[in-house]
Amino acid sequence: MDDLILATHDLQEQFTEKRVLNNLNFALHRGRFLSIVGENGVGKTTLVRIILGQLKPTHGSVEFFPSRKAIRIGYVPQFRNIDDEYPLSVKNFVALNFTHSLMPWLKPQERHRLTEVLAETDLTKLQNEPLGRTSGGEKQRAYLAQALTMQPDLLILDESTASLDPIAKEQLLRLVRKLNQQTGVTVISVTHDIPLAKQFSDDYLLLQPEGYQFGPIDQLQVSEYQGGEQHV
Ligand SMILES: Nc1ncnc2c1ncn2[C@@H]1O[C@H](COP(=O)(O)OP(=O)(O)OP(=O)(O)O)[C@@H](O)[C@H]1O
Repeated sequence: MDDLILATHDLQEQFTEKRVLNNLNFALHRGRFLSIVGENGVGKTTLVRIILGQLKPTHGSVEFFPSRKAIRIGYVPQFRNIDDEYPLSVKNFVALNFTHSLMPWLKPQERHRLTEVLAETDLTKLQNEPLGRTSGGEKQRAYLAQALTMQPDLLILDESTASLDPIAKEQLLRLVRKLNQQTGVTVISVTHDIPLAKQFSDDYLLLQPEGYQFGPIDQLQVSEYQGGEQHV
């Protein structure tokens, strides 16, 4: 299909003690918002690492369209607590993703992009605040802004809302959904939060110990989800 961004072919990962992703086959269309769900240890982060090219599958492959080289991937990690005394301002932290990462040396187009992403992530007013003094939700928006600097075609969030309070969780996903709809960036979000996944995604991939389900999000039955640790 013309508008696919990636497809997996019989993907499998064999660790010493465990095999995950039993012959996983799914295809993701450009512009879609996919939530990957499933209980702890079922292989969600493993799949993300394979897509990012950090881990080689023991069997099968991931195909990118038109090619891996042509696709920019932005990655938003799981919430990490940043020390209160972390010295960089929000703006300087976001700018770390540019080649010339320190403010005085940013190229004009990088400065322009920085202003744009700060606005897109609602951080304009906070840009000169020390990142260490901002709230959890604001820090996570700064990670999102960093991932957006190079205008990714694919944005991957790996439990990016874990450890945020319910309001900040919803704000972050609402923002990502808005960017997804406005810019057409394809989104893969790993989450344990089924209600939020249902609220904001188009598709789901439910990984299970013995298999998987893939389809439109309205077909995800909450009863089929075997729990998984609920992060608050
Ligand atoms: N490098 C590795 N070597 C050996 N085992 C690994 C390695 N990476 C992951 N595993 C194991 O593979 C399984 C899947 O791990 P993964 O992190 O992908 O799960 P997950 O679905 O993301 O879990 P969670 O929801 O807890 O984050 C786990 O049992 C994990 O311990």
